[in-house]
Amino acid sequence: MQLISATPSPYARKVRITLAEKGVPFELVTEVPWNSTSATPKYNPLEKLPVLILDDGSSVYESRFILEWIEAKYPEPPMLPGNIDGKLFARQVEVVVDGVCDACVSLFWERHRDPDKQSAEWKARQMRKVDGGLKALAEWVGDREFIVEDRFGLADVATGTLCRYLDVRFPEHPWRTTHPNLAAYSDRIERRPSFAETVPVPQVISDKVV
Ligand SMILES: N[C@@H](CCC(=O)N[C@@H](CS(=O)(=O)O)C(=O)NCC(=O)O)C(=O)O
Repeated sequence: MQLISATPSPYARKVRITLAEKGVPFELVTEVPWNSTSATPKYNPLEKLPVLILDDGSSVYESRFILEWIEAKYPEPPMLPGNIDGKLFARQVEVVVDGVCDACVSLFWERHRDPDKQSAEWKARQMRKVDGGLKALAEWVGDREFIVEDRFGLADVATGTLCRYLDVRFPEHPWRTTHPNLAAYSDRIERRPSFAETVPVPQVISDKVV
């Protein structure tokens, strides 16, 4: 099995961490999805990574669905609690995390436009989503070790991934000051081997994207 990933990708890191936590072997294929040389469009009509390429050549894409697929195929150890409300809450946390990441991606590209072509309204709208999402996550984390029923799982994979992504993509964002409990949570969870071996780093994007 191969995973198409990118070095800063929070969505791909969720998958890398989950596969590591479950001890599922895979080959990591690191790409820049915005470069014309990317193989991603061959495996995902939406042209986005992460993409899981199975041994029969078929592909699984969209990180939330990839994680659902992995949970179904490799149930041990579970990344979700046994009860339905706990499962649904964990998935709601992932929805907020992915939404903050989507807003970060949108903001990142808006900032890549010529300054006179950047929309202040659009950037403010995206930053509101980032700040609103972080506020919700900080409240859910509180002073807990793990978010859902005090056991490591999907909600922690997602939330931990987002925190480190912010450090890489928006180092100037004051989330660590605004939410010191989230910063402490992030520093703790980054000590897990599955996190320590998947730390995000920036990438060089050679093509013109916007
Ligand atoms: N909803 C998707 C988002 C994935 C996504 O936006 N991936 C980016 C790369 S990264 O932002 O994660 O580094 C991508 O492939 N973008 C290429 C494109 O949007 O055409 C998921 O959860 O998998």
